[in-house]
Amino acid sequence: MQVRYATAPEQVRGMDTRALRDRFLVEDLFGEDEVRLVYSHEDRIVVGGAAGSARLPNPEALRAGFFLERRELGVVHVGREPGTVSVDGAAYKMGARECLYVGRGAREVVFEGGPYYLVSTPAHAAYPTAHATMEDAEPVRLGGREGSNERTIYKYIHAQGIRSCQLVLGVTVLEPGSMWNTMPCHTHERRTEVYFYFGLPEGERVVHLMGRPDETRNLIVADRQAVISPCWSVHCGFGTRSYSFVWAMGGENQAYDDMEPVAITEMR
Ligand SMILES: O=C[C@H](O)[C@@H](O)CC(=O)C(=O)O
Ligand SMILES: [Zn+2]
Repeated sequence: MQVRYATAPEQVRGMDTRALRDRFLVEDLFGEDEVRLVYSHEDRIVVGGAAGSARLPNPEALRAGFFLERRELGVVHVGREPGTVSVDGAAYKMGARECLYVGRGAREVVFEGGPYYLVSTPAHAAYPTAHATMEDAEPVRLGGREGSNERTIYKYIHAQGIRSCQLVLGVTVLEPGSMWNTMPCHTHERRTEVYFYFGLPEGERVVHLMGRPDETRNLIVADRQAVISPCWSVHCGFGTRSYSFVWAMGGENQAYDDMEPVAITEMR
């Protein structure tokens, strides 16, 4: 498991492209029959990728008896063919873009198929493991053609959906011909957020904007890559084709609407 320390906004000023990418972009999450993990000290969020037949490991850096001893986990199927995720022997069939929440205390998580994107946050209590389809997520349509941002937000793990300690997670799917996500954008001082882009055709890219609203930087992101957004950073972007992304947050509260909106006219 790779470990990344947290970043103060002033540090971004002096970073070149390589430094920005090393700090905020997560590039190689998927191997064959393995789970890869990146631990961020931003709200201690762990992101990962599982592909093929693999089991959730217990990295030494967690100093835990098992991975979910003090943590909870969100899993999203980011491939096409159905697969299975088993939690302590109970098998959950996972279709494309479906979600599984695994509560604190589960000892064995086994992945078959996928690929699956993983997000984990520290947990103080055990909430029940739960599976959700896209219909279960009560889709919300946002944006419009005139803004090239027609999209549907599927909220999976949140205060009114699958319950958790601090993890809030969903999937946003852009309509063909729509390019912009999260515009107008925002920050949320009480939470870190990670975007994981998927469903972007080969050879296409997402231009992801990050940084303080009046001091932005960009990251050129490929399919199946993630961007870590500290609480002070905007997180939005546009693709050269339409795409989907998993958004996941951890931190002080679970209030999805607790955000500071940023008008494009204020951005620099
Ligand atoms: O804090 C919330 C997150 O940034 C996302 O839910 C935004 C998003 O999916 C979108 O506007 O498309
Ligand atoms: Zn956000």
